[in-house]
Amino acid sequence: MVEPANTVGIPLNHAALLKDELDIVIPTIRNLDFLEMWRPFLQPYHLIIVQDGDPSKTIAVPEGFDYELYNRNDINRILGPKASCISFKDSACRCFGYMVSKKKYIFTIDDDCFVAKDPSGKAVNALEQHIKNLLCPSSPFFFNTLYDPYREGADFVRGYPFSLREGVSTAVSHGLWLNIPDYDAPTQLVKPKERNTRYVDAVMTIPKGTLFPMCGMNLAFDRDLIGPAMYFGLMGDGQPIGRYDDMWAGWCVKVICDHLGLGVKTGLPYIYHSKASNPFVNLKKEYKGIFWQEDIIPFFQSAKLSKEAVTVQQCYLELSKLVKEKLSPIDPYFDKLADAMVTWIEAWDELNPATKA
Ligand SMILES: O=c1ccn([C@@H]2O[C@H](COP(=O)(O)OP(=O)(O)O[C@H]3O[C@@H](CO)[C@H](O)[C@H]3O)[C@@H](O)[C@H]2O)c(=O)[nH]1
Ligand SMILES: [Mn+2]
Repeated sequence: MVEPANTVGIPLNHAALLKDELDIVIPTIRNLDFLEMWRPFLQPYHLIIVQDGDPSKTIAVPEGFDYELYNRNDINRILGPKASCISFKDSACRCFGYMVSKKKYIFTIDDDCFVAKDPSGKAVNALEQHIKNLLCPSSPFFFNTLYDPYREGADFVRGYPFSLREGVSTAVSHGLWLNIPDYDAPTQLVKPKERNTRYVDAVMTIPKGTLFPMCGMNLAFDRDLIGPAMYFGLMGDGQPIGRYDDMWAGWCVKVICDHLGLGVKTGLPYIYHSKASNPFVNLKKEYKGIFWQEDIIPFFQSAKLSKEAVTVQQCYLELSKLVKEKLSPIDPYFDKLADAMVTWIEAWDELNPATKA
């Protein structure tokens, strides 16, 4: 049986790493009591809360946290017609927080994710581990069998080319989950009682040319390196699909990271995921995605970006053209999604002029 950590009595982390260079983005339709458990690790940081659903509902934020909160009215006011690219009634709305942030790093976490315990029983400061992952190089061009070579007590193994040991900048740190794993609805239905109790003490770079299913529950990234590609695709209200927002972003991000020579890591840190969302509701949301992805994955595996695409925005706009050309025949949704990808970049550049290509 795996349990969340007890963080009562852990002193506030006054020496919080990257305190003024990192925002924490939380999508929510609930209250934010979960922050009480994270207080020692997260209170020093600025929060960007993206309130989904009914904007007239008041979201209570625990005392002592420094935050900005955006509801749907705010999103519409700030983006005007471009707000159409931000999902409504889906956790995908969180990407609005990435866009309005002015910081170099983002950590995004769901409001049903708590502090996990490592095998020694120690509370896991997930944000600290994400920061370590992001500040350390990645090794996407050759797999190190002893996992993260830059970690204390590890290194590159024999046969690892010295020419590749400098590594590349890390754009994404993808954390994992104890207790409720991020399973799709069919798996949830078949294994309703399965809990993840396995704490694997490893961080790995996902090799170049390999895609992965990115989960938005416990995720951090370098906004300067890859922010414009972190569009959590059109989901939720009015859309034929849900729960593929983070997946879509992950596939776009990985293709662009591979093209630009950036690294994506997965593994530590773990969080404790407490709530299983309803598998029947999830099945309805995921249904089309489950068979569309059999075409979507080969599309991303074969997607080629031009050598003229040297910024994330340029890569992303090339990808949106490919989506329109190659995926729209599957369903008109992809035509709409390709357009939304362009709107996202326009909105991003409007709010972040300095990063314009
Ligand atoms: O309409 C909504 C529903 C939820 N939220 C907020 O989003 C996160 C996740 O919600 P929840 O924990 O209920 O759902 P999960 O199935 O566990 O979410 C994970 O699965 C994927 C869904 O796409 C994704 O990787 C994870 O988010 C919570 O903070 C809710 O408050 C919302 O904003 N709008
Ligand atoms: Mn959840």
